Amino acid sequence: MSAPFGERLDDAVASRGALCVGIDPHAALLEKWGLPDGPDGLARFTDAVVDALAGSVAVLKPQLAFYERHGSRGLAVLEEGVARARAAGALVLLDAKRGDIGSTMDAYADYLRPGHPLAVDAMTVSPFLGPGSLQPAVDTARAHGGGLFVLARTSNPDAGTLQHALVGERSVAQVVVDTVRGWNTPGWGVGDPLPDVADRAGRPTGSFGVVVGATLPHLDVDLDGLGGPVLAPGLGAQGGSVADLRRLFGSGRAVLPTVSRDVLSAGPDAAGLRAAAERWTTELGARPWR
Ligand SMILES: O=c1ccn([C@@H]2O[C@H](COP(=O)(O)O)[C@@H](O)[C@H]2O)c(=O)[nH]1
Repeated sequence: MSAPFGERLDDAVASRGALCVGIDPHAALLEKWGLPDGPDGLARFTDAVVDALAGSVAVLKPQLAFYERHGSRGLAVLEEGVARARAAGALVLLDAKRGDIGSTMDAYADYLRPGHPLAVDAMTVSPFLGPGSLQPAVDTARAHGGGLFVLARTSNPDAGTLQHALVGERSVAQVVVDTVRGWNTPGWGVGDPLPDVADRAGRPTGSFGVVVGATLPHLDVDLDGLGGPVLAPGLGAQGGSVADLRRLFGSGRAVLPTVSRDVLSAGPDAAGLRAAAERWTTELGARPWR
């Protein structure tokens, strides 16, 4: 079994910096790169991003939707790109946003099994069916050293409509964060009292993280004691900046900023892609990982 995802993420960030670059081959980007909007264009786009960045960026995050829209040939492109990215040393976080009843969730979690044709290091999941429905994915992640990022406070403008709704005294987003905090605590089960925040001191980053947008006007969930990483999308094209990360998350939290279009629009030239990613890494570099 691989080392736990959280530990592998700590190592990747220590050697490469805390940046995740999203691979989002939008039709408009393919056109901008002079590529056809089909599997061949998709393959050339993916190859270019992987070749330019997989040797230097800590995490690559392919967006599954942009591969699924090309059918089985699109998925074949993704499988090859993911394998090459991992071989070059990048961790791969599949942005799949899956969530279903437990028995089906178990099948989605197969992306975290090493023998899967699209085996990845971590994936995004949606808690809409209840955090407990994600338990099979937690079990698979634990068994194979994989990671999960659960949608908690997403970066889209109307996300609060559901995520601020109250469940008892806590918001839906807070229930998600607290559940993930429990997953990062060995032996904790849904319904058990929350672990003591102080219990985290000195431990490596946990393998279970949350998604919290860099676009929020203010941080309206309590991330103390989460124990795992925070994936922060919304930078660049959605308006978020490094200053927003500082404002929202301060320092001392394992925040993994993720950028897609702002880096990808610097392609197809490899030097352009690298320079765009390096600009973000440098700007983010001043922020301690934990
Ligand atoms: O709250 C969320 C969760 C996921 N995303 C995904 O991240 C990228 C963002 O792309 P940009 O081009 O950097 O805006 C995209 O794949 C989203 O599906 C998010 O934006 N917000």
